[in-house]
Amino acid sequence: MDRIRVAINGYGVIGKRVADAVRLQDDMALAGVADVVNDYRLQVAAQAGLPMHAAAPQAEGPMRAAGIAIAGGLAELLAKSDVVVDCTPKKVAAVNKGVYEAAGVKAIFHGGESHALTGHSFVAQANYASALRRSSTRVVSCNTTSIVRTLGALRTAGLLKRARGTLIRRASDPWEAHADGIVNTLVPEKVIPSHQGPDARTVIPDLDVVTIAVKAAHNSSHLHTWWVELTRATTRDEVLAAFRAAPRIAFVRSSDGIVALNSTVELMADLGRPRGDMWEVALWEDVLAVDGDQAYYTYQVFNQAIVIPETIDAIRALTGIEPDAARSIAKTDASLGLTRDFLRDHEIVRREEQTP
Ligand SMILES: NC(=O)c1ccc[n+]([C@@H]2O[C@H](COP(=O)([O-])OP(=O)(O)OC[C@H]3O[C@@H](n4cnc5c(N)ncnc54)[C@H](O)[C@@H]3O)[C@@H](O)[C@H]2O)c1
Repeated sequence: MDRIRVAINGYGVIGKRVADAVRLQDDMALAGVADVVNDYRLQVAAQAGLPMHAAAPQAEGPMRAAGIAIAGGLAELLAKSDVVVDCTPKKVAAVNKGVYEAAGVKAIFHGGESHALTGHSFVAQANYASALRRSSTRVVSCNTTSIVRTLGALRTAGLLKRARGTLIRRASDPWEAHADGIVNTLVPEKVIPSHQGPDARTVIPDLDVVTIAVKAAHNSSHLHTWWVELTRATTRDEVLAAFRAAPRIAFVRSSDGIVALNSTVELMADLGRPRGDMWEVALWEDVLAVDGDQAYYTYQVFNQAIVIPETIDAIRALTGIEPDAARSIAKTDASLGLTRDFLRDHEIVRREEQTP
């Protein structure tokens, strides 16, 4: 089988992680990465031997001057690629769409772009099949991905009626905290609902969901608190089972000392995760409460990593190399090392083995 040749345009928070993940797949090859700057991030990538490209002609000279060996421009990169993952900042990607189309290369965009850009928004467990062999899709943002994963799990179990959530968002990513952080305050979003709830409906159209978002003065990740009306009265165990049955949701417990956002950041480092990444939604098992037909729960979204497995699956869907969503998800998760319980995954596996 020929490997899918993948280009990454924009080597920032998301681009560098997609590049790492592509290199772990046995059905993909990294054709190269492109960017327009020459700072330490690009210099490290060049030192690691990644094929580097100047995404704009004027970027090539300064990149070379910074010691970055250049394999060509964006056109050369696209010419040797089957699919490009655009990881450039908001609004830049939309301009690139015509360039990718002209080169005849399939394209994946990210959550900074609007649904209208591609007409298709992607979360693997919800709508992989509808992305098969399309020319482009948009992997939705970190928060929207978490909403689709969790509410999608309750919906699949026939339990979801309506959901209301509050999102406490990180102010900036760590690498640019010097330039784009807030200190000692909270900034409520000016519009209710915040865009994440409506955005989740670009993937699951009939979700009854409202979100309110607040930007807080930290940079590690996002915290969501949810109040969900269920279709009927049920038990805590049934709600937990619905989450456990869905991929890419992992349980954490305050009884294990995981009591705050910084706890999982430390845990990921202790587990030896690359870049300390958490690709799963971390849902507090012992905080979840169910009262009749009402469920209440809290989870953490590690924004820098959650969309990476989705992006790998989107590459398989667009190229059609794997027509089955579950098989692609399983392959991606095994290659990255996702779990459904950071401390007790072995217990879950044993329980599943015993279930007839
Ligand atoms: N940061 C997150 O937590 C996060 C999470 C989910 C989705 N996203 C989305 O992913 C996309 C990328 O975000 P990011 O956080 O990785 O951004 P980033 O700022 O970390 O990285 C963007 C990179 O693109 C480069 N770039 C700028 N203009 C370019 C051009 N014309 N051509 C090629 N490269 C160019 C920049 O130099 C930078 O290295 C956005 O759509 C964003 O909304 C971000």
